[in-house]
Amino acid sequence: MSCQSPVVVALDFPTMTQSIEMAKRLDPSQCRVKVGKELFTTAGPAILDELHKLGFDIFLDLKFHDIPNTVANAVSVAAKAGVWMVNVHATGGRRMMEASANALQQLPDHNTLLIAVTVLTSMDQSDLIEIGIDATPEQHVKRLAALAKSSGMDGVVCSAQESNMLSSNLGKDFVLVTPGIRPTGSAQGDQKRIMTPAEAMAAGSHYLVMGRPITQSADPIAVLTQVNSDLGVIA
Ligand SMILES: O=c1ccn([C@@H]2O[C@H](COP(=O)(O)O)[C@@H](O)[C@H]2O)c(=O)[nH]1
Repeated sequence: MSCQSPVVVALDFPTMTQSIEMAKRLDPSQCRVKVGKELFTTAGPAILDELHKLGFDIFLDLKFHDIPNTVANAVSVAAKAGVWMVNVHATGGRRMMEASANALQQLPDHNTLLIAVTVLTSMDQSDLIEIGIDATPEQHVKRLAALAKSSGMDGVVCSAQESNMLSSNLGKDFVLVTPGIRPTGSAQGDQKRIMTPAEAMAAGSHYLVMGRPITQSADPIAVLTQVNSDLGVIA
């Protein structure tokens, strides 16, 4: 089913049952879904089959970060499972990203997007300083995104605060996946580099990852419908 919306709903739940209950309330023409570490750890690959049966495009957000051979093989397994998007950490370096991109090229007819995480949206400058990075988040994202592009990635995970800069530097086709999306008035939680859905799209984001503002709301469908409506996505 083709999805017109840029919204990717993060199904961050502790059980398969809860995530499937939420997915059944969602419509695959109105959003994609993201399976992250919590859900995948509890449910395993079976969750991918269940969400595919419901018609969803799946972003498998496991942020692989290991030696090139290990990550390339994991990316290959994810693509064979039919996920729409999978990601690795850009800080794994060029050889790890190139090995992953090459592994996908070996697969006949694969169309999985391969994305690299730059700087987590939960981090700000003080967090970077503590891990020995003497750069602003924007400077570090810029460097990692350029490395990701030249290593064969289809795009990056970044904050929407960096989307405008990356779109100008790396081109509008380089896919920008942006978590840390907060509609006006919603709780920031542990996110540091945030933007509203409309601001993020105006800045050049391609996909907006939204978890708690939708899944922890009293009326998740109303929130998603409002975001899509504000973005001009026709139901
Ligand atoms: O830099 C990153 C990379 C991934 N995430 C993931 O996105 C969602 C965001 O959930 P919210 O509840 O909307 O904060 C979550 O699954 C993270 O693991 C991210 O936030 N930042």
